[in-house]
Amino acid sequence: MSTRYTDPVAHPIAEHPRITVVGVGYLGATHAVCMAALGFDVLGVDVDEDKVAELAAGRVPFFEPGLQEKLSEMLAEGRLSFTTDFDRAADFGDVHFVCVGTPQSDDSDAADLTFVESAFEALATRIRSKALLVGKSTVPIGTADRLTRMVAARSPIGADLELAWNPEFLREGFAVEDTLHPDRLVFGVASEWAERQLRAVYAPILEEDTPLVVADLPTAELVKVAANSFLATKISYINAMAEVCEATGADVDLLAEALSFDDRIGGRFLKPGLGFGGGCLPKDIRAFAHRADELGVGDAVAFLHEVDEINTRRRLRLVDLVRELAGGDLEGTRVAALGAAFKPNSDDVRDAPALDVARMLSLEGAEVVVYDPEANENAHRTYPDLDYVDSLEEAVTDAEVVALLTEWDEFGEADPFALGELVNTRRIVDGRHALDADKYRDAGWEYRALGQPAEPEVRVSLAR
Ligand SMILES: NC(=O)c1ccc[n+]([C@@H]2O[C@H](COP(=O)([O-])OP(=O)(O)OC[C@H]3O[C@@H](n4cnc5c(N)ncnc54)[C@H](O)[C@@H]3O)[C@@H](O)[C@H]2O)c1
Ligand SMILES: O=c1ccn([C@@H]2O[C@H](COP(=O)(O)OP(=O)(O)O[C@H]3O[C@H](CO)[C@@H](O)[C@H](O)[C@H]3O)[C@@H](O)[C@H]2O)c(=O)[nH]1
Repeated sequence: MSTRYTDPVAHPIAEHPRITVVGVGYLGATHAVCMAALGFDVLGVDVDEDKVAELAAGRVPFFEPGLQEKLSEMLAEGRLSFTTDFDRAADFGDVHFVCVGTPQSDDSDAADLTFVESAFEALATRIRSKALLVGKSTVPIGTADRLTRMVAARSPIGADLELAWNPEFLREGFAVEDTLHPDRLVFGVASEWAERQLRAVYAPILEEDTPLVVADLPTAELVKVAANSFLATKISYINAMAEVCEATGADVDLLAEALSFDDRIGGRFLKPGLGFGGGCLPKDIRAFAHRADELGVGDAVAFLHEVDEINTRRRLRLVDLVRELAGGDLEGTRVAALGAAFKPNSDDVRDAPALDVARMLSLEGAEVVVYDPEANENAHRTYPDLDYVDSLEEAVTDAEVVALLTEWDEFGEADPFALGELVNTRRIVDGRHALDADKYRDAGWEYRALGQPAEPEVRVSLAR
């Protein structure tokens, strides 16, 4: 416990707090279920009636491995329920986690804080006894301080309603595991009471010797956007090297492998390909750069614009490769687009590179047939004009070019000979460097990948 707090009297904390989770989307639903799994009584709150009804009926409204089973278990044990009623939430919780969305604004790179503001306000005006509001959404630096002032002004109990920020680092596809066994916890707090209350919530996780960083509110906010910026930068770094490889005949996969053996660099997040997407990295680096501009330190993170540009160029380059394989013109070319989700083991298509490429191919006149094992429905909602099919085999039948855009295991495990029997022409662009190039070439395919020479004279096998 730090000695830097100025609060003179520490109030008692709730040793076994009742928890509300406001906003039960990808982050909040996972957080609510996992808090119940840690043994707490949890109430999930959302403004979306359909989502609340689905969750209350035991159905996770999105694809996240392991979450469905845990939701059913927690509902059966009676520790978890869902509501749209904020009055009930205000009465229920000792600790209220706010997990609502912070999407990119419609008209700028800034984060849209409308949902965060309205969630904090709904709680602040209703809560009538000492409680802790904990922001988990990813927000621009300074948001928590601003909300602290708003909460104190709107709350009937004034400063007794405290605010903390506890950024979340979970990855979709591993959300349950990452929540129950995070690689670190960060508490942004303004009082000893808030720190002790958060320690009580996370006691079962802290018992596992999980590293904890206790910080002020702006640092906690900054940790989150700095982490995502670093990850995005690492991906764009290797993809920038892929561009250099393309100009020189070098092979980016071998390059990445060689770099990875240096512990200071490491191999994680160094996978070249179609680049990053999703509901976090793209919007977070843009919002961070925007906020840095507002703070007068835009130059310090100006490189994030380049990170974004490199990322966008990968999508355009992939379209170029498909066009090259199609003989220079995509008009009327049947293309099998394998994958729509922003990454495997997710049905999330927010800013998905795969779907963006499918859209661009279609705009050039290609007949695009999309297959994703989990994301077809969300993709169809986003781009209803593309054709969606229910199997890999259907997607590749009669294809003139196959484009692998999301590296689902199913695609990596497919037999190139069997696929070769179905297509019109054996041409494939591996947008995620997920296939065994030699196997495809041996099966008579013309194989291309971003950052790899078209016809390597010597292919050195990986990981000797
Ligand atoms: N998805 C992730 O993997 C992840 C990981 C870490 C952090 N984050 C951050 O968490 C936040 C949420 O992300 P998400 O992916 O879960 O978004 P999401 O869109 O899946 O979920 C947001 C939910 O908030 C609800 N909501 C909006 N306004 C509300 C209000 N006033 N009261 C109650 N509910 C309200 C929406 O109906 C929706 O269900 C974002 O800031 C994101 O950057 C997300
Ligand atoms: O070497 C790599 C690694 C990832 N990606 C792509 O990068 C994107 C993001 O991947 P990942 O970070 O695994 O997914 P998210 O679930 O969006 O998680 C990120 O965003 C979350 C929301 O802020 C954070 O909590 C996580 O820590 C952070 O990893 C995806 O499109 C991946 O295909 C690559 O192209 N190359």
